[in-house]
Amino acid sequence: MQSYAGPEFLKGHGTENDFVVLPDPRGELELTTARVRALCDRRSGLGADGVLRVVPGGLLGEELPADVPADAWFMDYRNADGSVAEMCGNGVRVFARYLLQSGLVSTGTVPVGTRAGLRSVVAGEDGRVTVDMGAATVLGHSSLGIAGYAMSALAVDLGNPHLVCVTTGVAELDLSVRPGYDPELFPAGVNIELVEPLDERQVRMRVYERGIGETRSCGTGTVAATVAALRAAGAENGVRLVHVPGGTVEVEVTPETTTLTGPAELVARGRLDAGWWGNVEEPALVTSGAIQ
Ligand SMILES: N[C@@H](CCC[C@H](N)C(=O)O)C(=O)O
Repeated sequence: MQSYAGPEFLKGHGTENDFVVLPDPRGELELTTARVRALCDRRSGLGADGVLRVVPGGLLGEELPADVPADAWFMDYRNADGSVAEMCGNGVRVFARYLLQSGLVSTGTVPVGTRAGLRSVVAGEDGRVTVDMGAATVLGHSSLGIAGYAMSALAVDLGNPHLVCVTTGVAELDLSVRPGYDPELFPAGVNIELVEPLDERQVRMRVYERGIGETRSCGTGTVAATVAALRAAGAENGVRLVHVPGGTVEVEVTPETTTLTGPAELVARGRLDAGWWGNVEEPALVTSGAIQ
């Protein structure tokens, strides 16, 4: 028998980078890899690029980054494959939208704890949500392999790792398979952005996200792409409108920090079926060497 008395969920997105939000005010949810994969499955689950568990920072104990106060809400972010990531620029804006709409915080600047540290989020009256993403760290040049070609790319850290290639013909490039990168530089994987300057104010971007595949937007990726596009134009600071398949965001890079502004929406709220949630199983371990 179905029993829709399982955990509460919400579904939301920022420029079609979509998330299942799981409120967990008492830190009781066991968010296994299998459960994240099941939730994110677009045929047998709710479908999403990632999961945002909403948990009080104080319940994280020693895992709470030093600059995150215990009374802040913490975004426990997971990619669709179940892997943990440090930061999600679209996710943190959807997360703040949830905190505001549910009355867990009052209007104004919303502090959100992430594995990359504290982020401040502000919801504007125009429906757009801005997050202060902190300073971007340029790690240097590397290369990526796409369609049999090696292309120069800039490694940029936004709390999570990015490799950005500034190029032309971005709409035509094949992102159905992960572009190659130097695994020694990125032992934990990397998000890969292809960015094409359109004029002095605008760029087009596509992204292949670590732990997901090609998505319709990536907030941290748009900031990394702006940093790389600015450098390609001989600048270190400035503003760019970043057009992604799922919409448009605005990114500003200053000497001190970076900001990301764009839409963030919640579209549904409900409860998971308790039996379905309880019966999600971990995949069987492969013990023979037959399957790679
Ligand atoms: N879509 C997110 C980034 C999510 C994490 C990323 N896939 C990673 O593994 O680092 C964003 O909006 O920034």
